Amino acid sequence: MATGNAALRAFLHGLPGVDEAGVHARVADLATRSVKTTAKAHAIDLAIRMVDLTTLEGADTPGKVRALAAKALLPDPADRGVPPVAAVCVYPDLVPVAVHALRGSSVGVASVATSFPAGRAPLEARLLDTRAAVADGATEIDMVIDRGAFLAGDYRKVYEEIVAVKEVCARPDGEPAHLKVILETGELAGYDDVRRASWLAMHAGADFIKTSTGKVAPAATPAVTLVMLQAVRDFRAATGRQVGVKPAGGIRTTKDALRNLVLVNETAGPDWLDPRWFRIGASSLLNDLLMQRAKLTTGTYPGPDYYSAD
Ligand SMILES: O=C[C@H](O)COP(=O)(O)O
Repeated sequence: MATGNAALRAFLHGLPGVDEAGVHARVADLATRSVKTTAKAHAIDLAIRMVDLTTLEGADTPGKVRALAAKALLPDPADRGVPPVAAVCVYPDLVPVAVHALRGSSVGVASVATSFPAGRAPLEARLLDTRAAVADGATEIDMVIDRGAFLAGDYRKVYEEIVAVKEVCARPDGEPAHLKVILETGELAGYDDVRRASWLAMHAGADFIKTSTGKVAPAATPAVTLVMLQAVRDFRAATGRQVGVKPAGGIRTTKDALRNLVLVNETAGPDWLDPRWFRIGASSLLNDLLMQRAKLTTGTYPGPDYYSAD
């Protein structure tokens, strides 16, 4: 497709508008669906396998990342039937620690490169940030878009930045790091913008579109996730390419996680019910998933101090 600003604007503003009342009604309807017993046990394990176990604090230390990696690999040391999570997600300087701790495992290392969370740095600095994380072994890059440029209508700038970051995700000697593009939907101007930003990111090469940094509220609301799931469904129908979705920020309970799985199934469809296509970015969801899993297995909740802090 043409990538001049006028062409991008014409394309993005030509997308059908989001029916806001319809989205809210659909979300409310899907929230009433309950997932029972066997299906629930399966859904909890699937949700665990979809977690990007995240720590993104200024106070993060190598020790904290090592503990998180241990938890990612073996979420419940007393129950080896619990699957590992999808990835740990850390700041770029802690990528080497996570890579070392997770070497040889199925758990990926995601890093929020590109001057997370605001992205307010020159492109060259954002690319350096990304190159370093990729060189240190990150398997996934979670980049933020320049929301200022997007809101000012400079779609070409956003498009070209995503293309440039995707280029530096490549590795001459192996698999490229997967690129998740964070839209920071809480800073966009409504659902039409969420749809436009989703399409812009996908056309520019995003492997995943991600709702939020977790630093801005509102973050991963069910309505925003629904609009993004519609976008990936429609993008695949139009182009044949499947793109993943990652809600992140504020997802803390098993109920929230299972609600997301229902949204995926009923909106994008079962093809997305897989950690390759759907992730949940969360710093404190895993313990609740483990508690609910233990309750299903043993009939009782473990004590509040049973699990280590996420
Ligand atoms: O990408 C993940 C988010 O930063 C996690 O947000 P959370 O701390 O609200 O779970």
